[in-house]
Amino acid sequence: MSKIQRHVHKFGGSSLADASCFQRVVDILGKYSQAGDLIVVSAPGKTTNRLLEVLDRYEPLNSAAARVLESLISYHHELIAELLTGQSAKHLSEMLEQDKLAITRLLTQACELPIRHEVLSFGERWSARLLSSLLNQSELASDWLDSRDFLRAPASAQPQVDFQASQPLFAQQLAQYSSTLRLVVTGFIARDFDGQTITLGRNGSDYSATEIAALADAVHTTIWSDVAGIYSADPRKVREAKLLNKLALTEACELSRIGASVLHARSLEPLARSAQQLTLRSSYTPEEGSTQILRQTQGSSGARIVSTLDEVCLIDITFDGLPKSVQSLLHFLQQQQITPLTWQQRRDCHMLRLAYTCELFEQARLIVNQWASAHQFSVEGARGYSLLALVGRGVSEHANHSGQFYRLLARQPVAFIQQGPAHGSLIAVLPKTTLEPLLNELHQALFIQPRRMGLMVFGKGNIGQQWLRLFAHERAELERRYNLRLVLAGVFGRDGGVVDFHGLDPTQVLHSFQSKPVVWSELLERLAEHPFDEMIAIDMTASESISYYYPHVARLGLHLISANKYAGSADGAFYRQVQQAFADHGGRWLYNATVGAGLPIQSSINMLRDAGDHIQEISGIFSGTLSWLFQQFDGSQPFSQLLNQAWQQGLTEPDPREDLSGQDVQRKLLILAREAGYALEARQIELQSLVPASLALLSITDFMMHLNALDEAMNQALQTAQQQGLVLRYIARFNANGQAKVGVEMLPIEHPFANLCPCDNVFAIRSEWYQQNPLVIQGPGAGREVTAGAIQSDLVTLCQRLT
Ligand SMILES: NC(=O)C1=CN([C@@H]2O[C@H](COP(=O)(O)OP(=O)(O)OC[C@H]3O[C@@H](n4cnc5c(N)ncnc54)[C@H](O)[C@@H]3O)[C@@H](O)[C@H]2O)C=CC1
Ligand SMILES: N[C@@H](CC=O)C(=O)O
Repeated sequence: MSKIQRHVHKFGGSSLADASCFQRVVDILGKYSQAGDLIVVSAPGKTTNRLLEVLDRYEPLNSAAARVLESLISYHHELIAELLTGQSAKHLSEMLEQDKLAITRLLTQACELPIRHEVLSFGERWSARLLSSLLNQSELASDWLDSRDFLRAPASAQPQVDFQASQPLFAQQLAQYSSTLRLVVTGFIARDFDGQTITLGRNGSDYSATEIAALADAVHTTIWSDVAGIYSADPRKVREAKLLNKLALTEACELSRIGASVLHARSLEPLARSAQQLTLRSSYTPEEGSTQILRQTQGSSGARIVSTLDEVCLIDITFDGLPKSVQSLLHFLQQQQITPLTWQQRRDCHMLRLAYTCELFEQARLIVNQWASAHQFSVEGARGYSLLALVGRGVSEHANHSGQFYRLLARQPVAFIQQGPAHGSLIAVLPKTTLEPLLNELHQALFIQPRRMGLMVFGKGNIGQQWLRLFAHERAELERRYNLRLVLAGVFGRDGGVVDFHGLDPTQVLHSFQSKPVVWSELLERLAEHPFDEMIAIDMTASESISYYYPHVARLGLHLISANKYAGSADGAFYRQVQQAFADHGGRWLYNATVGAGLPIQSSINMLRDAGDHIQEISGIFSGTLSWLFQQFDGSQPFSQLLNQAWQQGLTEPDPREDLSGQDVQRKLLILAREAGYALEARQIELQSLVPASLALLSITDFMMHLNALDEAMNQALQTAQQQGLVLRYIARFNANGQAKVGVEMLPIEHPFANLCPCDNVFAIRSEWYQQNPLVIQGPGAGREVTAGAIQSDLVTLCQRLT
């Protein structure tokens, strides 16, 4: 039996702040989750703060706490009323009233720590209960689980989950639920070994999500919040800050270690000891991009992020000259979980300087003082410093990036500059100053440099060759427009190909082709180690077997552009697997060229849907080859001769029987129906083939030699149509009731589908907004130029999105 590929989704309070947020979360789960996934939730909105307020204000005979509690309970009643209907609304409201009574009872002991945690735990329970009911109401079967039933941790300010103790409990709990459910789990809360409720401390919800993912052996965790991910600098301070699609785990750890608030070090810790991938994404703008935290390193080394802290404090310790003491102090601080942001040992004056956030300063000073007085060293602490850091794999060894950093700081009164561990950061501590101008200057110098994009091309036939010509012509303009370097890193045909990460010349590559057979495992291994900021594969083959590698390509973090229609029209399960794999790994899959070549058909459907329209019917002529053939076929030339000409012009598929059998049109109809939001399968499309049985199994060469076997049936069909004053056209139709067919129809000559230029495609889209008068898109739908143009247009889209 295959193991469930479980995903964990975590939603924080800001993603669950009101009814529309909850609804948005359900929409996200409808789109991005599957049965069996775990959904970890925080308390809605500011619920935890309000519960703390209730606890802090509680005094017997004082009504302030009661008023805060009353307004909090009303807010939750309103959420229930706005979101749920019928029995489930009634049931949840009743439970909420019972909880109110329970909290009121608990408040009489509000000063006891376990009771405080018990009261706080209601927020997450309300959230899980409500989201689970809402999912059920939206036909996404669900239940909810209280994480206190399995998470065990010793009580402390920042409790660390005991994996060994929690795992069997978790397995027992999970076994009670069907894998067809989406299970909503409370974040942030656990029990200690006496069975008392505890909370997991600062950033405890994100931490519980990655910890639960480790317990569930999940393949992926997505933390949904109100930001799209990690940026090259704080976007509130640097307007040009760019969202990083990928970040190595080591880089993320270093970033959080030096105090960046975007991701806490605790949440990353379970990643290092489990198989899960982590993605950060915005629940408000999920399509805007995401940051994927990669366990393995990828791309070139150097700076990725410029980070600042406005308020930093220093503790200076003067030693008696023994470096051994420094190591023993640092070790001691690590044991006390009070490791400094950075430190510098000044051998000239026997001084050690430790930098801390102001939050930790007093605690650190106390601990350092205790240690120092035992050794009779003197300690001084001072506030009034700031921190500027560069984070990125190998950044302190990167001549250009570290050079820029030191050059910028040469003009500043710096307290000290220090390298972070494993060359992963460069950190400067400065007397407190306004950091924004420095931050912007450094960001500009480092990141406004061109990004390097590698391109790996599959297919060097009609479309591939034409695209290489177009790419050679357009490359400089594209590089200039988006501040990029586009490197053609490989070209493959059926017989093999070449890879060169230094770059191939698109005008020469096909002449100097030293082809070597493709060994896919080797190629994928090589691609995993590419040196580019982003890598894009372009599939211009008609190979079904290549399409099977798409999920793997996605897992490598590559982006993909396809003219190949196989994956888009594969069975629904595989199609969704490919979509999911790209979504999970922060990649983009564009396949504009698969239908209508360069016509803006998919983008129009997507624009309508994004704006709130519903597509109800799509019909038209979707094959350039069949359009050309039936427009020309008037009896003056045999059908077979015309087919031969279409093949010579590069209109047909590599095997023209793909066109004549209607399968190519069937694939396009399937791709469009899915794009329009319908889960259609090929077997649901009625298909009329024009290929006689006698030609079906021949090799392409033999088929092309026996084309005249097509003529008799085609002549007869033409005569029948002409006798009724009608013309023949090969039409595709699909509607919202799931009726779908492709085949020859006899149409009056005045019909809009009857009078096209040869080779034109026409797409008529009926929707809620385009009812009486459909939206019509018409123009050349096959051929080398327009199809290569469609690939180039997808490449431009990717360049726009990735820079
Ligand atoms: N011709 C047209 O107007 C349009 C074509 N398309 C699609 O574009 C793709 C390419 O079409 P054409 O260039 O006309 O075909 P083609 O037959 O001229 O070229 C296909 C290329 O793919 C290569 N190839 C096949 N299997 C391979 C494999 N396993 N590994 C690596 N390379 C492999 C072949 O060696 C050849 O270089 C097809 O999927 C087609 O459906 C899409 C829209 C319009
Ligand atoms: N053979 C196809 C090519 C484009 O997809 C057609 O004729 O439309």
